[in-house]
Amino acid sequence: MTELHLWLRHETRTTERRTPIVPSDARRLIESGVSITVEDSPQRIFSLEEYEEAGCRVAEAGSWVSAPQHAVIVGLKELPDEPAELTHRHIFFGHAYKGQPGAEELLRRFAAGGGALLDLEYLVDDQGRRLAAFGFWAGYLGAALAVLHHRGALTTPLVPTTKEAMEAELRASQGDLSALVIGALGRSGRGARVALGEAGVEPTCWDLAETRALDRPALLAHELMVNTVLTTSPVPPFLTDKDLDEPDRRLRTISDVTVDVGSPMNVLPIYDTTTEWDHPVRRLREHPPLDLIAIDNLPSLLPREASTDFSAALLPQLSAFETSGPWGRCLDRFHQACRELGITVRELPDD
Ligand SMILES: NC(=O)c1ccc[n+]([C@@H]2O[C@H](COP(=O)([O-])OP(=O)(O)OC[C@H]3O[C@@H](n4cnc5c(N)ncnc54)[C@H](O)[C@@H]3O)[C@@H](O)[C@H]2O)c1
Repeated sequence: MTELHLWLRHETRTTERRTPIVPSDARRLIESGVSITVEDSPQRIFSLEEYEEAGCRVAEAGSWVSAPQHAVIVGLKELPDEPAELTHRHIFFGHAYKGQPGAEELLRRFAAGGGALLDLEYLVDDQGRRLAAFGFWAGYLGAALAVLHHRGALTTPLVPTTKEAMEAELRASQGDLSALVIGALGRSGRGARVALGEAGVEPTCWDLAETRALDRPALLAHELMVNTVLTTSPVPPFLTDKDLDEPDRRLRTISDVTVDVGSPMNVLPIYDTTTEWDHPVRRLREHPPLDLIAIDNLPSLLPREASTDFSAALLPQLSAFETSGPWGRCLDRFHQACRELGITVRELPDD
């Protein structure tokens, strides 16, 4: 078995400042015998020098394409369009198993090169629970932006910030507010409750039990709603266009952290495009007003905190990188997705 060589790549998405491995965890991995190469990346929230000091080798941005064959390439978001053939094992969020745009092309690139996708979304324990996720910070930010907007205190365009700065803004914002978090028992739901707490708001919390027989008038009686549910099978929508036209509606601000736009699982089919950092809020109704926040890369707004927590969760998995257990399940999921599309994959040679 060859020594594990992780290759932390530069992210091509310019707003992506997060990293799945922070320098202090890189040091721990190196101390346990893993070798790590880190690509230079101007926007990454941690400097290249911090990785060098931790004992990492450094390389140019994008040089993973010629990394040694056994290196495992680690990133978060999409790969660049080239090369056409992917020859390595890649750990990142591929978004390629639910028929997303570009999914089949990506899987075909892996099949053509003999590489494999080890998708972080499918890195789960034997109960199927995600082992590393950004949910907490997504919920925190989704609720924070909503409460700031609702109180007229949101500064746009949004830019990456720190927890301390966000906390100070939340504490300084004023105004009574009735808020509802749906999916409150999950990771994002917990983050949303923490942010609302910092803003002095005690929300109503709903999860599966409370939505089974949905009390829509009660939902519409809250001024602010944060949706953080994760559904794996379709459920009746929490709101439809008709509900938004309800004249007695008190609801004024919705933050949809789940952002399942276009999916059959969407519990908020009341809009069809996400909102962005430049224009985070979209008005859905004028009388009475109703505003929507639906940003799909919320944790990137707190890149240091989000990276640090994610990396801490990923570290034990990387220390135990192997072809069984969670990584074996990731590989099986990749093979299954390829099979479903009729794509033939070559098995990787054993180390
Ligand atoms: N917008 C972003 O930037 C961003 C970032 C990360 C995650 N997310 C998304 O946030 C969502 C939540 O992620 P998570 O990590 O918190 O998931 P999670 O599994 O930890 O929590 C989801 C919660 O939703 C609850 N739930 C499921 N169906 C429900 C229903 N019908 N009614 C009420 N509650 C229900 C579950 O019981 C659970 O408590 C996911 O869809 C995820 O993709 C968004």
